Amino acid sequence: MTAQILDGKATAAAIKSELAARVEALKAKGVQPGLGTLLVGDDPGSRWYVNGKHRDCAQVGIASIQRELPETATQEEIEAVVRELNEDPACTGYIVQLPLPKGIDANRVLELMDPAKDADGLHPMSLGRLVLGIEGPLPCTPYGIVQLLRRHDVEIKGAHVVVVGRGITIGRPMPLVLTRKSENATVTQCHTGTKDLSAHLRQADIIVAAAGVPHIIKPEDVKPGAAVLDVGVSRDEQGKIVGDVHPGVAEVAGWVAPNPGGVGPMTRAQLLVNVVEAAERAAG
Ligand SMILES: Nc1nc2c(c(=O)[nH]1)N[C@@H](CN(C=O)c1ccc(C(=O)N[C@@H](CCC(=O)O)C(=O)O)cc1)CN2
Repeated sequence: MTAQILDGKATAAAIKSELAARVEALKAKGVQPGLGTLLVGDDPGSRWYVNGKHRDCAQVGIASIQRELPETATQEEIEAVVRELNEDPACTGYIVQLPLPKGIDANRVLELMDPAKDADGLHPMSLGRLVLGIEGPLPCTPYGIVQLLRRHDVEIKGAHVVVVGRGITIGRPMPLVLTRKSENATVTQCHTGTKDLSAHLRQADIIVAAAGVPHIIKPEDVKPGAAVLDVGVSRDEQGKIVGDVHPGVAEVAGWVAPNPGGVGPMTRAQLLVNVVEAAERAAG
């Protein structure tokens, strides 16, 4: 078997063209959505992601507000920019690019954000809303994954999903999204403390691999026909991305989200969805 591709680039392009029409409708009502980003430090990967977010904004007609601080920025300096973005009327939603430099309390920074401007769905209030089933912004990568599966007609309802990883942006919120009534999946969450990871993986209809461990998902771990989404980002000596999923998995799986070209572009598209939905809510 050679797996079909869950094409994140094409799906994100379709979502962006739908959003461009919604942004036009907002502008006709006098509402201009604006995405703010705060990048702290010089990590080239983070800079690439943030620049990509602003390129996306330009494509769909969302205004951009770009704020940057050096690697040496203090907690107080970062919090001062967060307060400014909270107050800036041109900024209808924003993100603080993660990870923040060592020594910075990222949770304190996230808590300081105005929850009404949380474009990432990672503010404690947004995550609490998700737990309670109240409408609000959804974490970008988990909901991007749901959209990618839906738009390729991969059945989520009743599926057994194994999530590998428990990080803040993917692993931790992923089960919260998948177990909502609208998705109705059954989820097993695995992490570094899991005994016999392979035994869990072999039960999965869908695997979300977000461990950040190169090629941790091997062909023999995958049930034939399963959907496997590679979200892990490690880099080789040349700086090339190495995902969590071994290339041989494509011979066993029914569906594969490649890395790059799978979930990454969907994360960016979902961020724009959150910005547009927040502006639509504000416009009534
Ligand atoms: N505040 C946040 N920080 C981080 C998040 C997040 O959702 N919010 N997620 C990741 C990084 N990220 C978005 O910020 C992100 C990661 C990957 C991509 C992407 O399009 N990747 C490309 C490949 C890029 C490359 O070659 O390096 C792909 O998969 O095709 C977009 C966004 C951590 N921080």
